[in-house]
Amino acid sequence: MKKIILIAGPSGAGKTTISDYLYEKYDIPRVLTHTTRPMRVGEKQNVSYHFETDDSFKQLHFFEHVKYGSYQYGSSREALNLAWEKHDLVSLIVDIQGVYSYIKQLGDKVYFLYVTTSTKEELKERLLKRGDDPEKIKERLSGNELNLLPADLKQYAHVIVNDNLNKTKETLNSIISRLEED
Ligand SMILES: Nc1nc2c(ncn2[C@@H]2O[C@H](COP(=O)(O)OP(=O)(O)O)[C@@H](O)[C@H]2O)c(=O)[nH]1
Ligand SMILES: Nc1ncnc2c1ncn2[C@@H]1O[C@H](COP(=O)(O)OP(=O)(O)O)[C@@H](O)[C@H]1O
Repeated sequence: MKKIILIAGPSGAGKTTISDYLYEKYDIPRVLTHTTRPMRVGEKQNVSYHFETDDSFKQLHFFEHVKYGSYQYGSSREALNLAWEKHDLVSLIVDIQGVYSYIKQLGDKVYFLYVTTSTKEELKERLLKRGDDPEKIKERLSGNELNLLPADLKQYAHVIVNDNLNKTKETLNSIISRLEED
C-alpha cells in the first residue's frame, strides 16, 4: 500500500538528515515542497525545495500551505503523486499544521515520525553550526515555530529522539522493514 512518511519536529532536530538517509539507503523519495525563503548554503533549487518568488508561489495549487515569518511554504498533490509513481513509500517534511492536514486528508496512508532531541540547547548548537542566523534561531526555537508535539497528535506519532545518529538509523531500519511488509 502507498504510504507517506511525514517528518515533523523542531528546527535542527534532524528531519532533513532523516529524509536524506531514507533516500540514500532505501530509495524513498522526498516529496518536494515549495517555499519563498532564500536558499541556504548547500541547498539546491529543486533538490532541497522548489524555491519560488512571491509571484510564482501564487500561481501554484496547494494541498496545504503555511507561513513562517515572512516566508511561505506549501505542498502540492501533484508532487505527492509524482513521488508515489517512483516508490510506494515517500517522505515529506512538514510542520505540525501540515501534519493535521495530511492526517485529515490521507488517513491511514500517513506514517507520522516526530523527530526531536533531549534538549533545546542541542538544537541551538546544531543550528549555529549549520550557519543559521542567531535571530532566526531564536524565532524558530520559540512559540509555534518550535513545532512541539501537541497532545492530540501523540496517538499518531512515532517519536524519534535523534541524539545519536547511528541509533536513529537503526530505529529507521526497523520502521522501514515493517512498512515494506504492509
Ligand atoms: N505545512 C508545511 N510545512 C512545511 C512545508 N515545507 C516546509 N515546511 C516546514 O516549514 C518549517 C521551516 O522549514 P525550513 O525553513 O526549511 O527550516 P528548518 O526546519 O530549519 O530546516 C519546517 O518546520 C518545515 O517542516 C510545507 O509544504 N507545508
Ligand atoms: N544525531 C545527530 N547528532 C548530531 N548532529 C546531527 C544529528 N542529526 C543531524 N545533525 C546535524 O544537525 C544539523 C540539523 O539537522 P537537519 O537535518 O538539517 O535538521 P532539520 O531538517 O530538522 O532542521 C545538521 O547540520 C545535521 O548534519
